[in-house]
Amino acid sequence: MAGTGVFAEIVDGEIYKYYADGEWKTSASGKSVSIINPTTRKPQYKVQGNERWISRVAPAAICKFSFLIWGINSCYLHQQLKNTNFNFRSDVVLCFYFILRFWAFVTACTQEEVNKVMDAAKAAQKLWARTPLWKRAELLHKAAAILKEQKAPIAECLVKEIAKPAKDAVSEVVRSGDLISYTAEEGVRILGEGKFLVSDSFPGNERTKYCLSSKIPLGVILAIPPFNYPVNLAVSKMAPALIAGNALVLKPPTQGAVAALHMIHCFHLAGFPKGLISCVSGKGSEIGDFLTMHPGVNCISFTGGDTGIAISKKAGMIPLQMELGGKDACIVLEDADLDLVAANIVKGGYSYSGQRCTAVKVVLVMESVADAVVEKVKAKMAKLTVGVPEENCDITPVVSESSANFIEGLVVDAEQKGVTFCQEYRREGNLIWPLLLDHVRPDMRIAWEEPFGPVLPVIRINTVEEGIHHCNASNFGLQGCIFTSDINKAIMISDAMETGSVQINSAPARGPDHFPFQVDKPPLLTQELC
Ligand SMILES: NC(=O)C1=CN([C@@H]2O[C@H](COP(=O)(O)OP(=O)(O)OC[C@H]3O[C@@H](n4cnc5c(N)ncnc54)[C@H](OP(=O)(O)O)[C@@H]3O)[C@@H](O)[C@H]2O)C=CC1
Ligand SMILES: O=C(O)[C@H](O)COP(=O)(O)O
Repeated sequence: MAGTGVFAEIVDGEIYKYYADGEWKTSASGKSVSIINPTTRKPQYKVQGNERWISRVAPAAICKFSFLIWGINSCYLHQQLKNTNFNFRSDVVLCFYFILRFWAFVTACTQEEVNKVMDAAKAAQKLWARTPLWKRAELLHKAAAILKEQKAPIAECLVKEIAKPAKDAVSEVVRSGDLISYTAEEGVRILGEGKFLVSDSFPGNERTKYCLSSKIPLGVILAIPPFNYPVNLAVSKMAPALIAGNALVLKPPTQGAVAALHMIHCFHLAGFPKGLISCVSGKGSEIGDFLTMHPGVNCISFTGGDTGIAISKKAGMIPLQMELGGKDACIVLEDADLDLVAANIVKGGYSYSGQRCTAVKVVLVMESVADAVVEKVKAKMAKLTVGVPEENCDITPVVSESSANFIEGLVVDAEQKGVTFCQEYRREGNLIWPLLLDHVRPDMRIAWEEPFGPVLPVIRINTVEEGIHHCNASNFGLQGCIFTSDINKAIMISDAMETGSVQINSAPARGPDHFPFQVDKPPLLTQELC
């Protein structure tokens, strides 16, 4: 169970601690952040952080105070009923217990604590860079094994924090362990090699100079993953950074922070040196700038939405790795296998309720087969189960109320502009039933914006060029897919699509995780055909 057994030390009362200098610590500052369960829409966990105290603490204080009064009353009544004496001492103890618990959750991380984390990371990195490569790999393999062993409690957090269906939550953890091991193995090979250059290979030079080059670490890497893969997209930054001899500071997403803290504990248990890995929780909107502009950071690896654009503008002269949003287009030609198309649109568009950067986010289908595709997709959508993540439903609540409101805004805009609803729009709390919108036009927001939810637009096209044009006119350049039985056409169209990678006759996806996942728009485009 989360926060128990080997994980007991990462939690203090009801607040998850932060990780610094090889220890789990309670912050001195007096603030915390609540993690809201997307399904119940009630606080599920608390992590060290910096939420404005009045909004959370005041209601919680009222609650706890009422509970305290209720506790004292019940004891008193119980004593009365039993006709024994009122036990004043035990009630005072009870009273102090609740008061102490109340104060315990108003602690938080400070900028000073972040500074200490950065100093410790810098010092630890110097030693780590001199630790033999094979030893670094050994520790990563150990962390991977522990992570996989602990998949159940970590998956439980993913279910409660981000409403990931239980089975997918377990896969995320296992896949993360495999990725750590794979990275360790590859790291040993890649980092074990260097280059030897001779001067006479460049015009005008004699063979009088030699150059030896090898890869060296950058220093302290700040890793910021998004909510939808808080474990997997954290380790995909951590493992390469660590094997290459860097220190790592993780800022987990607020929703997903508890899962990430459990994951970090697996690295702690593996025995990584003190200070090398740290995890600073807190709301990005509040501690984000301090972290990303910190002079101790030598590189930022970020995955998320437009926040990445703001970070790029604020960060100093350091390398940035930015994986941002997507509007992954699915182009369907007349000669495609329409059953395969429908199966992939449903899998690609609706798994984890569309909350994947690689989800199919716009279908561009040739008019001549559009009716048939829409009918087949509708038939498959009718079989999707809608409900709670604990029951492994296909469609679960989206991560937050604001996310559900945003998705609804896109639906309302399309409705006002005359879109065709293939199903009735239905929402309960954060749960949105899967929806296909047909006859979407370019003036509708849903044609361009990323819902990150179970709503998929269909744009009917008359020429392939129209489809390619829509795909390339998007601000996003993540993935795309093309369905046709003509492989030559598929390759030509893939080549014309300005996306990081293109799948042929298959829904977009990042995995297998050792495949390239390049996300730049031109002129930095490197296209991978998968
Ligand atoms: N290209 C890719 O590989 C992927 C892209 N994504 C994209 O991510 C988005 C959804 O994820 P979501 O978590 O909502 O994305 P956000 O951009 O909202 O947040 C991403 C991370 O940034 C943090 N953050 C927020 N504000 C700041 C700040 N000022 N400085 C530093 N960090 C900050 C967040 O913390 P906090 O939670 O505390 O706000 C979170 O950890 C979608 O657009 C999706 O397409 C998702 C997965 C993969
Ligand atoms: O964060 C995301 O959405 C992922 O990078 C996509 O991964 P997936 O294709 O394996 O779901």
